[in-house]
Amino acid sequence: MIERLQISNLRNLTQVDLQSTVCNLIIGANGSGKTSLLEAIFLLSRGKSFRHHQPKRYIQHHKNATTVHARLNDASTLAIQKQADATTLLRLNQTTVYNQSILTEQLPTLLIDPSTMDMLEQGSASRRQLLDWLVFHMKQGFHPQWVAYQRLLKQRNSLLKKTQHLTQVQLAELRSWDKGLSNHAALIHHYREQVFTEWQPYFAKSIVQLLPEYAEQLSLSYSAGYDTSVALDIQLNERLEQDLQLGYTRIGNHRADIHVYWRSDDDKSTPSSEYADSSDMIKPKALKEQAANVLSRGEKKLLITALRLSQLPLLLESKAEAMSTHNGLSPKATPVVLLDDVTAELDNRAIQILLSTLAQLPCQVFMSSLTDDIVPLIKDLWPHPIVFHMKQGQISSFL
Ligand SMILES: Nc1ncnc2c1ncn2[C@@H]1O[C@H](COP(=O)(O)OP(=O)(O)OP(=O)(O)O)[C@@H](O)[C@H]1O
Repeated sequence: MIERLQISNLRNLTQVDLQSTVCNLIIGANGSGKTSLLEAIFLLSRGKSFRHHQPKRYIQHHKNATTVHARLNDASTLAIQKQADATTLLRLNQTTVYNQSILTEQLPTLLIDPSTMDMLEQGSASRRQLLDWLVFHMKQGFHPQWVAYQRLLKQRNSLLKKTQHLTQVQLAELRSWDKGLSNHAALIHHYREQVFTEWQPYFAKSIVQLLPEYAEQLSLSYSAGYDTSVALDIQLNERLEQDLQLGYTRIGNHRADIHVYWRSDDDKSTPSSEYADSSDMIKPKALKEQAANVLSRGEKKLLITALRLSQLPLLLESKAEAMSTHNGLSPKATPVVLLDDVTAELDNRAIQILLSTLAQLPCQVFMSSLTDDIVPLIKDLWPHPIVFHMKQGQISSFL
């Protein structure tokens, strides 16, 4: 858990130094800097912003770098400095580290912000990231496989982009990359599928809490991005002509996805096994509708919140298990939930459900709000919350 947070030169936050607790509410007007504070925590954990890829967009105007520093409750310290040319400096306990994943493991952050509200309708990347966040934290072997897969995929795509007619040498090279891709793909899929299977009942439970009236209708499915019954390199070979025409690789783990399906009353008689095939790329027969096409915006926010929050108890249980078996996970790291504009799109009942669900989870929360309407509720749900007021990048706290 973050006990002290220091931020310098991130957007309008010139210097912020705050003591935080389990539940932290940041109240402020539009443009006061609330989201920037959440962005700083996310940057420290993930090495990137959730708003812009280019550091010069979030580094304060006329400054060369932004720095975020946190002290956790176990006295460990984490720091990141991003420079305008995208150079990144990372430190763990005052020692330079060269891999962002080291900080990510120490400080798992989970973001729920208005921009993620469209994740059900948009391309698959953000939904895949949602699953991969969990896989990363639960399966130690996943990240190296994913990095190696991405590297090979990049090489393959740049060759496909360069030419539509491969020489013998290029073809041989491509085949050896495909072999490598295939090996990594099998493991990545294996980890994802295992974690997905474990996640499903937690999601169902979360839906019962957050959208009880739809508990019967909503279900989650995972598609691997390719036909997992055949080795990926064989399929890549079969599709090589098409990939050469397109200039990129169309199938593989980078096309994996998760979907939330809506089952109408007519489909209720369908046994669950018919739609729970996690490796099937084809939309299950009984589940004709994407949930996003049916739900209102407020309901979608609750659904996305359910997707994210349902990951926390599973992660914490897997860490508790890791502690007993010492399999290398960071059992001390408390997940941090970042909730931007918490009340947006939600009525009072939904806010009550969301916050009471959150209060039951063993995580640290930073949430932002335009008004102080939710302060009484927050004080009811958490023992000692801190309410911060943000004004033009200056923060003050009220216990
Ligand atoms: N690179 C930058 N340097 C300095 N200020 C910036 C930079 N980028 C954005 N800003 C300003 O920082 C301020 C903080 O924005 P932020 O999005 O954090 O506000 P907010 O409190 O979350 O607002 P809202 O409630 O409208 O979402 C804005 O006024 C914005 O114009």
